[in-house]
Amino acid sequence: MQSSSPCHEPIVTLEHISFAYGQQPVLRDLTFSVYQRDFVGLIGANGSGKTTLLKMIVGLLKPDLGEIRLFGQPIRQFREWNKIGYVPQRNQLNPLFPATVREVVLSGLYNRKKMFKLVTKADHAKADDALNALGIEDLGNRLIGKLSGGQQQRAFLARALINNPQLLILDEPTVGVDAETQEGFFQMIKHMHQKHNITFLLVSHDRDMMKAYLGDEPAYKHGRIGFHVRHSHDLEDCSQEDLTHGLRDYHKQLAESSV
Ligand SMILES: Nc1ncnc2c1ncn2[C@@H]1O[C@H](COP(=O)(O)OP(=O)(O)OP(=O)(O)O)[C@@H](O)[C@H]1O
Repeated sequence: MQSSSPCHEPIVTLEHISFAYGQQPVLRDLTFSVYQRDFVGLIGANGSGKTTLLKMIVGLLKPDLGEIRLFGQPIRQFREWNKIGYVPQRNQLNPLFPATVREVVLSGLYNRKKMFKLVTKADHAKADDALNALGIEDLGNRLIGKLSGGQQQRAFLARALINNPQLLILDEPTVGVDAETQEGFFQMIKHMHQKHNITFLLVSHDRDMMKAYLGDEPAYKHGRIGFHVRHSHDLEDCSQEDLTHGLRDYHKQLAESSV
């Protein structure tokens, strides 16, 4: 099924992963790989361990047993975190949270070592690109806590996109947003998958939307988690595109078609 062409390099490799919170086992001997240009959707009951798995992949939790490799490197040696965009599960954001959308998006540039640095003109240009890509350029100076759920989601996705990542990891990105916004959001990530070679790892409770794109049958099952997988075969070549610029064009087309 998965060939060894350069478009199909393993991006996330999980080998015999086990994890427990104290005495409570969550994952036991999980082995799975996400390949370049896969769209992997995790579907599973509440508490089945989906968020825990994503947190291990982004290094926030450590497996008790097993090995994780990112872009072919053991996670403990991996330093190229700008290749990965992560949008965690959304908690209720305090409406008084004192950051503007632009500041939130710019914070995506601060990597794990450099927590604070001066924001350059080039950084602002990248933030502009990310805001444009998500169609929220007009929200840059608004306080994030005062926006609707759907607008906040776009802002967090823009933050994840600012480094032009190759892998996007999204944990229930459409929770709390209305059906129409949810549909638009899903269309947008499908576009990123098909046209921009982005690899996705997504947790969503929207089974209908997930299965419509990824199929009913999981490619793999672990406990109560189903791994539904679709590979993007639309593009023949493996060239990388500049994601935020491509998406800006996508939003332009959308705007033009709705006039
Ligand atoms: N920090 C924690 N400490 C102890 N137990 C935890 C912690 N986080 C999660 N758990 C437990 O681990 C199990 C897996 O939780 P996890 O959040 O990974 O599930 P999930 O599949 O993402 O669930 P949901 O669909 O509800 O988001 C649950 O039983 C949960 O209660």
